[in-house]
Amino acid sequence: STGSVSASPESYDESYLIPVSIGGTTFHLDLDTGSSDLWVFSTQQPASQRSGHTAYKQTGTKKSGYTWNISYGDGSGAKGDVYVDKVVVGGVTATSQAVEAATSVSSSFTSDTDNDGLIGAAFSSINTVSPQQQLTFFDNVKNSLSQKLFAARLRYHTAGTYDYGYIDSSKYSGSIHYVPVNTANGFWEFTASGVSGSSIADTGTTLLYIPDSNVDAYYANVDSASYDSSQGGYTFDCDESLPDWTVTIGSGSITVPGEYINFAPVSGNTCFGGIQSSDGIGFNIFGDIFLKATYTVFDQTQSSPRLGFAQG
Ligand SMILES: O=C(NNC1=NCCC1)c1ccc(Br)cc1
Repeated sequence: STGSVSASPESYDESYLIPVSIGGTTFHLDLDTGSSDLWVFSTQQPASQRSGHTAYKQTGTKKSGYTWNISYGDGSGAKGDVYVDKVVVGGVTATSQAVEAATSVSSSFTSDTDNDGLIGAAFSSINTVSPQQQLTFFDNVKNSLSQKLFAARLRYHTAGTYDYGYIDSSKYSGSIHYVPVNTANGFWEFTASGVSGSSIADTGTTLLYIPDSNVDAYYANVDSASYDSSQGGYTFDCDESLPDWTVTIGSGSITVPGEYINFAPVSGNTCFGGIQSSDGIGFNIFGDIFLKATYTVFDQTQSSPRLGFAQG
């Protein structure tokens, strides 16, 4: 089988949401290659906590005694219990998918009423369900796909797609360049030339986080840029045009247009940069600011997983 689903950006491309059918009800979920739980708002939460969200009514079969509890890199989190239900994404069906129903979520999820939960697409080794880890949607369907892969084509300020089971050559230019993936930490982890340390491809992270030295070198070419500790990153005049950022990954190079690196206004005519420091995180994070310049293939067609990058 193959499938494709639209990925619609929230304001300022803060995250990208896809329609997912769970037990016949459509939820709008953040497809997150940086985590491995599929969780949804549920009627088990206080009504005040789920106001404005589509909530799961536990239509599936309860896995009694199973719980989950997840924390994300931005400090947000959620927890709850577990059901098994039919899940459909872009026409691709998992007949018995672990659906993690929330009993509590952190305030940033409650306040983002466009978002009804997350669908994790990292490796199942970091799924948080206890006492028995559960498989991601991709792990559940990959054997039924024409090719064991999915591909992200996120776009700047407009809807993109996630493709399942096939590569759409109309969505990129040039060729796809592949690099090996280290799965030991459960992430789509790879090495990028000229960017020290390990990097992860994370659709669930908004910005591009790279080492201080690379960040300082980038903003040295932005006259109005400075590090603003009160904002927690580099800011600049919203009217200043920004340089492109190019990185070599394997035998290919990807260029992020300067326009994409103007993330959003923070106050008046001051804007927050899409490139920020990864120092202290432990990994570089190639999030949506980077991914929206690419067609990225999350590939398990071979004995060892690999990532493919092409210019979008
Ligand atoms: O949590 C992570 N990615 N997903 C999401 N962030 C916010 C909501 C979803 C994440 C994963 C690995 C590293 Br290293 C840093 C962050």
